[in-house]
Amino acid sequence: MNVPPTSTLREGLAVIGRGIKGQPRWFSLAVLGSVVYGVMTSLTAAAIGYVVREAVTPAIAARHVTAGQLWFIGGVMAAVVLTTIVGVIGRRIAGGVAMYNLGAMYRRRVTRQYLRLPLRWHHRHPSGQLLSNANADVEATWNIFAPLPMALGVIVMLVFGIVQMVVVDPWLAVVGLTVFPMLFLANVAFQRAMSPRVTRAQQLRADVSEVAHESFEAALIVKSLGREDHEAERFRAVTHELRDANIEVGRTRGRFDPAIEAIPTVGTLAVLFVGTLRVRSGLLSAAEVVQIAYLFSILAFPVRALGWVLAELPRAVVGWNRVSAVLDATGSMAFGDRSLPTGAASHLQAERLAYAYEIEDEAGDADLNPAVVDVTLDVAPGATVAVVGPTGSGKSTLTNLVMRLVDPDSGAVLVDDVDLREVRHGGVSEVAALVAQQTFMFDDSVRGNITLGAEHGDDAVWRALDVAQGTGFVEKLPQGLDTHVGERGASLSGGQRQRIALARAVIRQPQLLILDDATSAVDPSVEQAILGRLREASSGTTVLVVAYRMATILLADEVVYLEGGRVVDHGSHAQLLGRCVGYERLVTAYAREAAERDAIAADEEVSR
Ligand SMILES: Nc1ncnc2c1ncn2[C@@H]1O[C@H](COP(=O)(O)OP(=O)(O)OP(=O)(O)O)[C@@H](O)[C@H]1O
Repeated sequence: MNVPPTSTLREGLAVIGRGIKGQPRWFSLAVLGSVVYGVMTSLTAAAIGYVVREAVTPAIAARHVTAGQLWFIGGVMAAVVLTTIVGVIGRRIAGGVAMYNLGAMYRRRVTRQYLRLPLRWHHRHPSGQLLSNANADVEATWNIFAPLPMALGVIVMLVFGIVQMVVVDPWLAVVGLTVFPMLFLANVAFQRAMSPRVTRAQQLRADVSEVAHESFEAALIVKSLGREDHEAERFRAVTHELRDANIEVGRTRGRFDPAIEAIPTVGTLAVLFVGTLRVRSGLLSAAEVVQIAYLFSILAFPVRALGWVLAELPRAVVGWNRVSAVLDATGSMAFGDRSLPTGAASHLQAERLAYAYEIEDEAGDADLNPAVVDVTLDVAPGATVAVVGPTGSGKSTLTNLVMRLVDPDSGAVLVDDVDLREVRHGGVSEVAALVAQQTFMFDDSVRGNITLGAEHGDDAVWRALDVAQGTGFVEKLPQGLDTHVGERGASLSGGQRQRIALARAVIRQPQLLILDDATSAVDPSVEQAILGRLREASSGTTVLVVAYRMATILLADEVVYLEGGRVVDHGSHAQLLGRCVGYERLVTAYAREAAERDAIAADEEVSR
């Protein structure tokens, strides 16, 4: 029964096969329940025929019902109905467990894969799309397991039904053999009509999720720039498209449903017509006709399950293709088995590092954007080196390379003479910590955000906060360390979030600390205090700091000046000032900005 295009059917069956392999026990139990249901439903017709023959017809003939006859009718029917109920419950529970287990299993796999895939892959995949992969697409893939056990049970019912008809009367069997293929053909037409519509609705569901995620993420920009109407319109357009697609799916279903459900009813009429003629000729009993007519009427509903499975196939295939694109994504990082030395500040070296981002050019073709070009660095153990450069000069990319969040296209990063690519999984973060430009807070307590689930006593947390100049504000929070910071730290200021992020790194006592503009939201005097404390507390720490302020730069032992991804010069601040024009211009601008800020602050102080 090739309903959707052959490839969809083949791919759909492969998805089903994968699901069965994932949940063999629960699925078998669901099918068993369904077979019990199928057999018992077909036997209901036989049972009705039996009680009509054995009890109802004699009672009508005698114009009297005995208690024994009533018990007999009730007993036979109760036994059949109870076994059918057990089958239905078994099918529903086991089928549901199989379906939800598959959903949970693949959600976990997708999320684990997200965490495993390198930053390079994430750069190319928007988070709205990832959300819909882990949610709507996984659901779409495994929803087919809801009607599947029932559909398999229906096949058993149909075979049983036809056997019963053949046994009872060949002419009634002819009616059955005409009506059942008609049912299949009607389902074929139904699926043909449904396939493209369901596929489109599924794709639109993912689109809605992507647009919604983007809108929510950009809430601040949208509000502050007064773009609410534009954003609402963008969302309206895509949700209306989804609505129309779903209505179209419903309309198609609505057109076919009455026709498909009418076929068994027409079959019942045909059975009654043929059956009456046969009874009149004395070739058939009334009980046999009732039995077959009833068989038709009870088949009407379950036969639809076959249609539902076929209707779900295209959606399952679309969902699976999107999920497997994530699961099969390559490019994961290879790890070695070496550990980095511990116990002393790290020696950081970068040798001729190069890294380019993959981007799409205007024509949509793949292109490369070189962000770091031929960068060589040598940071002595315990030293503080400031990386300075204009915007887009590759500073953040360099920090990502040094943390091994991405691997260089060429060159190497060495920590204590060990190439980071040879370090075992998780080995780099045991020694090094990065505080990134954008701080992320979990919806957890202050303590949870600092320890991130690792075992640290409160003393250690307070010490880390002390270095990060965060003790004062945390003490004033209503529940101190236990205060919940809200989603993304919404209840904290930018500077407070940065201090918690710093404490999160400091508590790990890193031997290599990388700060990427990690103090931009705290005022300069606090920043200076933080860096001073880091220096004091960090004789055992090598610090690489992306610096945007004079105060930060002045605290460094050495400055590396980047432009266009290349190291233009390096040396002390004083040396660079004298010989590097780009550097001089940049730090002069920083100094001017700082002076203006100070003047404004002084003005405000006077006017208060
Ligand atoms: N995910 C990305 N995909 C493509 N190009 C990127 C990506 N991230 C950064 N780039 C590009 O790489 C170059 C270096 O970016 P990077 O963020 O490292 O600079 P930066 O010096 O840290 O800048 P800033 O001071 O503004 O933070 C820039 O040209 C930038 O456009």
